[in-house]
Amino acid sequence: MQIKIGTRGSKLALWQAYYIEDLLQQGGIETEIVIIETKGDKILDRSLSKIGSKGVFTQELEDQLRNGSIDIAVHSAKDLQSDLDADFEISAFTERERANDVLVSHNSGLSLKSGESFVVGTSSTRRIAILKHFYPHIKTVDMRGNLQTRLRKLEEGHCDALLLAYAGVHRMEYDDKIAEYLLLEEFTPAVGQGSVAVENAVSLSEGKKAILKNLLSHIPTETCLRAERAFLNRLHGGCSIPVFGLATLNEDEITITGGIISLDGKEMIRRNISGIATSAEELGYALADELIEAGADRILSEIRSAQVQF
Ligand SMILES: NCc1[nH]cc(CCC(=O)O)c1CC(=O)O
Repeated sequence: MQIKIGTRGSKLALWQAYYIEDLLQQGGIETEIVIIETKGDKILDRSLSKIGSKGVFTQELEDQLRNGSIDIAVHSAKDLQSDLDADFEISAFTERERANDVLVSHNSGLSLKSGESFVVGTSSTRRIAILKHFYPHIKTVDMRGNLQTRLRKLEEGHCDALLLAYAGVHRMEYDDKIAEYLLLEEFTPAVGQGSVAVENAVSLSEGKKAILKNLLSHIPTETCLRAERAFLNRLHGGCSIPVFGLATLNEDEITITGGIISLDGKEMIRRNISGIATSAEELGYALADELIEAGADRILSEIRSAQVQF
């Protein structure tokens, strides 16, 4: 039996695809990697919130899942929208890497806490808003492109530091450039950050689906991500909306922290919910309902109307 793995072509995407390939091969499965370019890879001169976030990194992969030219598509879990079309499903989430964001710089002494003003490159609305909220003295510049491009721009002096997910920095072996590890309580990550998601068409053979579950799925991570994704789904948050969420497991108990922040960083609503892990998704929905009750809907519509004007 052979599994065809579809992936984007960036170095981080390829790292993820090789990681999946390794896990499958260790289980005795033959693999082939197929590189597919997406709209998000092609359009680099506009920020994601301006392209329209839905499926920019996934559409072309899903087209090939649909026509059967690949068996699975490998994604960073946080780039995979929470409302998949009915003919797709996620068969596995791999074990989550540390979910934190980090500050990356050539100047290892740089720190957000120092009170010193400097320029951070990021185009994540979540990171920009959180910076404005906790560290208003920090300036930001828009910074898109893959990790290598961003690091090159850092080197060229477009900014003093980058704000990135630890997982990607570590996977690309840039750990020595990490100046500061940021707190989960401040920089609560995007839903799914740090895990790799394996997507397939519902029509894939039952035999292949069983292999994917057995060889690729990390059950505790999967439980957490199902909770986070339910939360995101109820809020209708895509990757250009500053919604954050992180679930953790303690034996049978799951705790989800989630929130939303206005684009200017002034208003932040965050809540926690805990309960039995078997109700992970229900808890995710309940947490979203609590946020909506507390005013998240108004912040979301303000964000949406601001983004439409681009
Ligand atoms: N939005 C881009 C993206 N998608 C996944 C990662 C790397 C970390 C991960 O897999 O969660 C990154 C870069 C970043 O946010 O720094």
